[in-house]
Amino acid sequence: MAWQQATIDTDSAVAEQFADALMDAGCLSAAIEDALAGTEAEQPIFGEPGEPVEQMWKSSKIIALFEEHADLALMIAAATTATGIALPHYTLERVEEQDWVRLTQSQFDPIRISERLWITPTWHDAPDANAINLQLDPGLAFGTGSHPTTRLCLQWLDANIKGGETVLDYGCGSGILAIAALKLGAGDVAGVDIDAQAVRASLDNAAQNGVSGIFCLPDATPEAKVDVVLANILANPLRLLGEMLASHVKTGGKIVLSGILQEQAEELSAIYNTWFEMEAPVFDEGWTRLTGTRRA
Ligand SMILES: C[S@@+](CC[C@H](N)C(=O)[O-])C[C@H]1O[C@@H](n2cnc3c(N)ncnc32)[C@H](O)[C@@H]1O
Repeated sequence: MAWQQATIDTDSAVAEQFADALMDAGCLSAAIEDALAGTEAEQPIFGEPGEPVEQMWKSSKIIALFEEHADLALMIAAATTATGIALPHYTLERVEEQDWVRLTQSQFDPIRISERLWITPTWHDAPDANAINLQLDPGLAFGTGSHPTTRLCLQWLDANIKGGETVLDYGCGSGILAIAALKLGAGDVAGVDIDAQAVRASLDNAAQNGVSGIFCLPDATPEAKVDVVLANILANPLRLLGEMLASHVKTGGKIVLSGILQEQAEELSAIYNTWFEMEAPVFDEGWTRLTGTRRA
């Protein structure tokens, strides 16, 4: 089996309307992408809850998939008639049937976090059998280790968990940070997420890695104060959660925050300075890690 794939140049302002019209005309899928993706001019768009954000790329393309023998020119023409948009420039290619599972898996290689810590998908052999290997597959919950915000937290854990620390991972996603803390030798560890699917994924991933912690929804967050609170969420929730997160950290304990854009670092650091002696921010690909020590 094979398909026809059209890459259609569009004006960003009408891309969604045109993609919808293509679907109405009978194409199998239509995805809008940044026309400049993979170039220096690629334009990342970060959605932040509660913050106005430009949701459009400067230039867009539509990747549309059609059945092998579909009359694609007719369908594109139908979409132009339905929308009143002039016939756009497009290129065509044939997409052959593939082993999609294998293809997807091939895009996820083991990730080296540090000298001794690796994140490895379950279908890969660990590159270094003597390292601390966290086995994790991409799933519905955020956190595979490939994103800079996660990596910044993992690097902090690797450098700072000495053994026995109590840890709260607030916004645990896949559970990657909590599980890494456990594998690095932390004592009691809890992970909390507002998404029940993330809580389930964390429990499964912990079992896969032979470690156990508490994973729960926010209303079941353990009350005990801990040595380390990690929160890789986003700037807006972090603004709102400061007092609650601070209440879970022992005097002299640490807060580790991520999910903050570089330009938001100063403001977030000032907020958390209310409860913590804040350190200089650490940046990775436009994202920030903030850490601080809880005052009495
Ligand atoms: C960026 S992911 C981080 C996942 C993982 N900790 C990591 O570092 O890769 C953020 C997670 O925080 C959760 N989250 C967002 N707002 C939250 C809130 N107010 N309380 C608890 N969890 C929240 C989301 O559901 C998501 O799983």
